[in-house]
Amino acid sequence: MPLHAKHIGWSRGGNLVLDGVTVEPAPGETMGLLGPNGSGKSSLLTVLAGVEKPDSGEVLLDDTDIRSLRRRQIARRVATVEQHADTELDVTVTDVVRLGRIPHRGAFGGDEAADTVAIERALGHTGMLDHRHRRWHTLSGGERQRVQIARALAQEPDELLLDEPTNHLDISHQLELLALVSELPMTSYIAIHDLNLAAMFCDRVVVLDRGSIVAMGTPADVITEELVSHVYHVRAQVTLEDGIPQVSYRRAMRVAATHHAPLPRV
Ligand SMILES: Nc1ncnc2c1ncn2[C@@H]1O[C@H](COP(=O)(O)OP(=O)(O)OP(=O)(O)O)[C@@H](O)[C@H]1O
Repeated sequence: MPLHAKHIGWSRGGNLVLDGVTVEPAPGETMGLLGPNGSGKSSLLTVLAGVEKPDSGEVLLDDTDIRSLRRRQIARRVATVEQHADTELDVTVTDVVRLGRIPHRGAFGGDEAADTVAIERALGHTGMLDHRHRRWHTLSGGERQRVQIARALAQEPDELLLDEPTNHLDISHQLELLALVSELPMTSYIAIHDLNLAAMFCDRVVVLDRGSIVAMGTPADVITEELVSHVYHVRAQVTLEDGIPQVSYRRAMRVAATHHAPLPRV
């Protein structure tokens, strides 16, 4: 069973940030995390990564509560790409991607040949091979994002946690990256704002609203005009193209937040 969350409750600053959240992807599934700003997507990813401990419920990896696993055991299986990864150090692209190999090092060092293969493959997957000697601080925002994804792939995880991985990328690289993630054999959780991209590349999506799951299922089942109106308070037209929902937003037609009662949680 892949990394999954059961009945997670988590409070911060007196607010219930995650309220009874259960997410159970199938092996290899690409699971989109949707929802407005502040709905709990990043919080769920940090709890899934074992960085934050839930107040209630549990995160399970191979049916083991990750609280009982050591950091290195988790890092060999789970790779995370955060929204704003940065470094002040004067390092090259390859140096950053090599960080992904740290969990695989034993007390007597690592396997140099395996490290090189994993690093090259990750740079190739993200189109960064030609940039491998470039210094981190000379890269554009989108190039940095691709390097962070290469670092996560070099970790050779079974589970990938991505927090808005496409927010700095041009449309061509957004499509390329999401196609790559959806085709990789690992189970992926992707927090993403773009409903059309989520519809194209996620096997299933979870919609969070104020810390609770209000919808979960295939994009075609979940991404509907009613959902966009209820959760985002925006009018949109949703059509199905080859079974994939396509959302067109209506300009200046914001639905009053009071117009609808909140969706019940699922
Ligand atoms: N450490 C914290 N202390 C206080 N509040 C927190 C903390 N971490 C998260 N929150 C609050 O929890 C809520 C969920 O935040 P989170 O970052 O998970 O949302 P999100 O869905 O990822 O939002 P966005 O789309 O803006 O990235 C927000 O209201 C946020 O202010």
